Amino acid sequence: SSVGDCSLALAGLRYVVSQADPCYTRPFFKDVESEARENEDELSKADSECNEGLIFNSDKIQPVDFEYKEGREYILSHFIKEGSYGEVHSAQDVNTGHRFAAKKVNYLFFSEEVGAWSTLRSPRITELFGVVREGPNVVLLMEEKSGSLGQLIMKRGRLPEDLSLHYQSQVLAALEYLIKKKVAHLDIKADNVLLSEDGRDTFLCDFGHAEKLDNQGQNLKGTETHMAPEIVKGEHRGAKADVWSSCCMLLHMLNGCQPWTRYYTCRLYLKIANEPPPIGEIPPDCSPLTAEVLKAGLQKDPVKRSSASQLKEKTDRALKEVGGLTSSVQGPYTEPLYVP
Ligand SMILES: Oc1ccc(F)cc1Nc1nc(-c2ccncc2)cs1
Repeated sequence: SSVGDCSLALAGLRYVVSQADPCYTRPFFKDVESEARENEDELSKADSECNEGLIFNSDKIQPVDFEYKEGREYILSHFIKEGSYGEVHSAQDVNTGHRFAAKKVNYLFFSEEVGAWSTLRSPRITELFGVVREGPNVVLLMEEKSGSLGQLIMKRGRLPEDLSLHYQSQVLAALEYLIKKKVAHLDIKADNVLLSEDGRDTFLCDFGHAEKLDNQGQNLKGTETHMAPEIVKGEHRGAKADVWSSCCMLLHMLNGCQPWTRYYTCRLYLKIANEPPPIGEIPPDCSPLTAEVLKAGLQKDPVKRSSASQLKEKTDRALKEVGGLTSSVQGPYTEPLYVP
């Protein structure tokens, strides 16, 4: 179908594009993208009434007369944060009243995120409600959560060891699931781990840097301080990179600051590639098994590095050794070991 005359009947998962067979998810989006690349001008005058999209969870997000537009079927409210490739706002569906988070990205940057995320169903991963095109942009709609682990660390400085291990274990459970689904997240960090109201459950979000593991992308993605050596060296990327990043996140929780930042202000790629792993940043007051978790997850050679499952077992043992989760989520501010 040509970009110009796309008219989509949004009915749950199915929609029909003019001149095309009842369509599928990815190839259709691919067509739009590749066609857009060919005739940029066609897209640049992107007819604003073009509002095709895909709704995965229609009891929360309800198109009206096959359309779902900002300011009509849903209202944007406050800005939440800068997500990958776009701003995240809180939003509300006018008909259902359901609140959700909405990230507006340029159409060139959405298909990997939707492709990787839309196949995922896990209690440890935020649900993607749908994706809707609005002119030259695409809006990703996700269930909203009360806040992120990044915000909790900002508020509390260092987190208690038991709470840090509890969160680490849940993120590793998410990684175990991602490996089964052959998806690498590639931007594991506290800002992309959302918390339940009571702060006891975590939900991984933002698959803007995610990749299907069968095609090994080479371009560098993710947040520098959490990048695994093989990623900065552009080597074969895979699930083990997420394990490394989860241990950088564990250091962030335990120390109240991200690894490497206390020693380096320059671009970290070379440091991460050439320096030993940041096991010198393991806090002296943590239990031996917690140190074990970090040493096993911060092996520079991905082959030697623990898998998510192996590291989850070690994390659960460390949590047991410190007496299980007894700390409350909200608590006193503890000065970070190093204030960047
Ligand atoms: O990749 C996305 C696709 C759709 C979205 F709506 C959001 C994101 N990305 C992020 N959302 C958040 C966040 C959301 C809600 N509350 C606190 C933080 C942090 S990163």
